[in-house]
Amino acid sequence: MTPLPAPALPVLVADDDAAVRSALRLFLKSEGLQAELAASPAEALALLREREYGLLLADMNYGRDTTSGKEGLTLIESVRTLDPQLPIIAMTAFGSVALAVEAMRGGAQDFIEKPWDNQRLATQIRSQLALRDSQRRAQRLAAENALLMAAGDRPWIGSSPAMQTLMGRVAAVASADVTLLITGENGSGKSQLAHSIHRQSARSDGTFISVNMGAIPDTLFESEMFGHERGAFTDAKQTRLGRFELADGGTLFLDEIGNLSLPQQAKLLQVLEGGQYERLGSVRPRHANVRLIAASNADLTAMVEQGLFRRDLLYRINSVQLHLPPLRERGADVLALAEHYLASHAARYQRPAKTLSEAARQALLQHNWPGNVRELAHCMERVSLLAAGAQIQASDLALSTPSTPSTPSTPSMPAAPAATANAFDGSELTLEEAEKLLIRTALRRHGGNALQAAQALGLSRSAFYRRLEKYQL
Ligand SMILES: Nc1ncnc2c1ncn2[C@@H]1O[C@H](COP(=O)(O)OP(=O)(O)OP(=O)(O)O)[C@@H](O)[C@H]1O
Repeated sequence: MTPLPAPALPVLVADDDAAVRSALRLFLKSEGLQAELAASPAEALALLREREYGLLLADMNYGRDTTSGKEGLTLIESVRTLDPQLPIIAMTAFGSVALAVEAMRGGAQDFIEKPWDNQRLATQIRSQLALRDSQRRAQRLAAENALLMAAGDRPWIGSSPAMQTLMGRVAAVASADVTLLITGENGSGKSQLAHSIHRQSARSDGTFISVNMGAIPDTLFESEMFGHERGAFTDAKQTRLGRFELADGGTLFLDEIGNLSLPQQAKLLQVLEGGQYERLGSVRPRHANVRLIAASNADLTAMVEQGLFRRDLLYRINSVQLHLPPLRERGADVLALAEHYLASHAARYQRPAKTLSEAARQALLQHNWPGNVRELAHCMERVSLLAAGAQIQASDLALSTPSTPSTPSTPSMPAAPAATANAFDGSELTLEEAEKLLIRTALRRHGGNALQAAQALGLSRSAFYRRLEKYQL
């Protein structure tokens, strides 16, 4: 027999006959199930309003002279409005098949005739409970998926003239299968733009695979990008799909492409030129069916002049270049973004949304945001959690640190570390909130460099990335 799904919710028994109720309670107990008893439809409905049940076992006739089953049918109808998915087993008098059919039409999942056969009833209850359990699991999954989709569908905020010009270009090229190079400072939204271009493209049903090119050591480059066959090298215990293969039919986003070493650049160029690649340990060529979007915060043309980036690779990847303006050039977008973050933090932490004082708005407009939208997001999260009043003052923002735009050669230290450190004093952060704050501060201090931030916190790279993922940073 299939075991009962655990933990099983109690079964509600509705019957006007006290002897039937206690017999069913005993029987259910012997089956490992808890029962609650109702002597009338009204009592049953009152109990159902109070808590969740696993199943309803409902008699069809209440009151001595009634055999029509009307009361039972009305009960089923009311239960269906109250809890559309609660399994119901109707109990009918022996031989009243027509009523059983009506009960099933009204929304009961099954029926049993009185006097019932224990074995048969046990089987019916088990299968209904198991079905309900799998439905609940499917619903939970669907809800989680919807959340994930929503997370992937982050709003894109920006109506300043600079952003409108960019979005005009994006609209023109998003659906063409052309290779794109997105340039812009750290945190200006390159990844998010790449993602939304993918969603607007003909490949939106395919996968969007993002690879940080600065994070792959030379020795693992080919295996990461092109995959390997089992046994291709000592540690290759399993066949592994590379990023090109994972992105097949979709978009491959190569973030921080300026961080590729020269040997890695040569290997990438070879694939882009030939349109095919091989898994390590295999001679079978595979067609690279991906749309490539690359991003860089470095001046690749200058890198070409310095001999750090291959000119032919640059030509390959920048068929169309999209430049994201730094946040300080986006005028009032800063305020729209700030308000968006205040509202979403308030919703996430179930606190009332804070507002910005006029002086705070001016401070936001005047700051030069070297860490761009990411810095603004962190700043808004910090003040949502820590600012004392319902209105955020300019001093709460702690934007006094002189700041310089972030470029690879001049890593930035945007936020005020002193203010962040003080923020712990007297504030009641949960462990998770404190951990997030530490990670964000470390990232900010190291100009968004994850490896340095991980080292500063004494975390291994993978432990650090796990936390970034957990907190969706
Ligand atoms: N226009 C925008 N509207 C809303 N949110 C944005 C916008 N631009 C960026 N963001 C948010 O700011 C954060 C940083 O953006 P993103 O990671 O895309 O920047 P990036 O330029 O790729 O950064 P890096 O150079 O460090 O890789 C993300 O949380 C992103 O959702």
